[in-house]
Amino acid sequence: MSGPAEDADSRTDSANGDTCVVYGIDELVVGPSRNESDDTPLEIREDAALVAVDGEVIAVGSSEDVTREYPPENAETAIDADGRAVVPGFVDPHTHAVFAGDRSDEFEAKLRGKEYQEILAEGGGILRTVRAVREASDDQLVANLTGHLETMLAHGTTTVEVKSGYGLDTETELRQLEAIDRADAAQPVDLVATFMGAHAVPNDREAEGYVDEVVEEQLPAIANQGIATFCDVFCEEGVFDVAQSRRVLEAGLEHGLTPKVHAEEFVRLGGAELAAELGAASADHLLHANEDDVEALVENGVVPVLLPGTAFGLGEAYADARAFLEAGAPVALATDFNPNCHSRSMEFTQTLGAVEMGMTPAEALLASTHSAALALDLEDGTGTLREGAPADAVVLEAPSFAHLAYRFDTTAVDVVVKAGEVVVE
Ligand SMILES: N=CN[C@@H](CCC(=O)O)C(=O)O
Ligand SMILES: [Zn+2]
Repeated sequence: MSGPAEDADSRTDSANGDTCVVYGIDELVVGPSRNESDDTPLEIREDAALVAVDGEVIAVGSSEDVTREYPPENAETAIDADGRAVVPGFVDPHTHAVFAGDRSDEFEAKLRGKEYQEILAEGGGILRTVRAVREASDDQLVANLTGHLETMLAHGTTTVEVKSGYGLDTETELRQLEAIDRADAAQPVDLVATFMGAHAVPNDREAEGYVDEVVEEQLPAIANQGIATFCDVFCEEGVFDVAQSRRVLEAGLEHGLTPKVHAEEFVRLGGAELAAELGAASADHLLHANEDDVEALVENGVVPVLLPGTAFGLGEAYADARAFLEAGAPVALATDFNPNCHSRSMEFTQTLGAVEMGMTPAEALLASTHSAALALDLEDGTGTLREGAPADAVVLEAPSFAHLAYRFDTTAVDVVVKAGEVVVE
């Protein structure tokens, strides 16, 4: 058993703060494998238990040792996993979850053959959601986001990145970020905010002039507000070219915002190379990335965030996850939840990663936990269940993590623990 366990006496009583003990775990996924020679990317303990105090994992070990030292009956929270698997809470590192309105009719148009970019060029798509968000009240935005987070949590997601980008003016971008901040405080899922004023060019504007506004007006206001951690841009043909994307991201850096890039989604334009050049936290989508992009991202430590739900919903070819994995990249998966990709489930995302992108269930789980945390620069152990990590855990209603990718009906999640407290059961 590892952790601060020097004597054989029961420690639960003497521990400071609330104690949570999860025991009787047949298969505990602790985090990424620490041995390169392992034939699995995950470190797994069998017949295990874990203890958290004040929301932080303090011990992981055999169920017998842990329960002797930390008797479940003395703990504020005790969960008998009863032979089931326990995995780290999922991290969803790419969503556009704060929005209003309904675009289900666009889904039908796309099924009839209409292109995503055609809809955007006609003032629909992102621009339609922008109109709905500008009209929505602050409370409505918070309520919509909070509702989506409840669904995500029920599917095991305990940390979520949320982008602005449906405001496209200073006031509404600030309002979206404020809604993210309020929703963060109102419910258990931890949120990471990204400013994405460069998500689309507003109807009545030219890209160049709009980039001036993002750089000169929006970014200073967003930095002053202090909610966003990252600055993202849609680097895409017909949206923002590489030079415009560079201007936005460099200005973001000057304001202390770390870059992220929507790169190579519909065409290969150079967003991945830009992400590599600027040392972005992640480059996302990457459906059209080539070998040079893979190499550039790996060499510069940029996390590739792959979004199979988007390819699934649009009927597009998937990103080449295997090329990234074979190059040694810490591939992350995300839902990309937005009105064009209505999935809030990191479980279904793992299924798509396995079935459509050739990832093993273990690779898909790592991509949904520790690697996803890397895409958000979270270095406090988020996405693992090692000592010192946040005690964010999911008890499955199955004996193995393999059921996450394997099942695609409802959910394999039984109990969700966030910061050492049961939040879904
Ligand atoms: N591709 C750009 N942005 C989003 C879609 C947003 C929308 O269509 O509302 C994405 O990442 O998939
Ligand atoms: Zn996106």
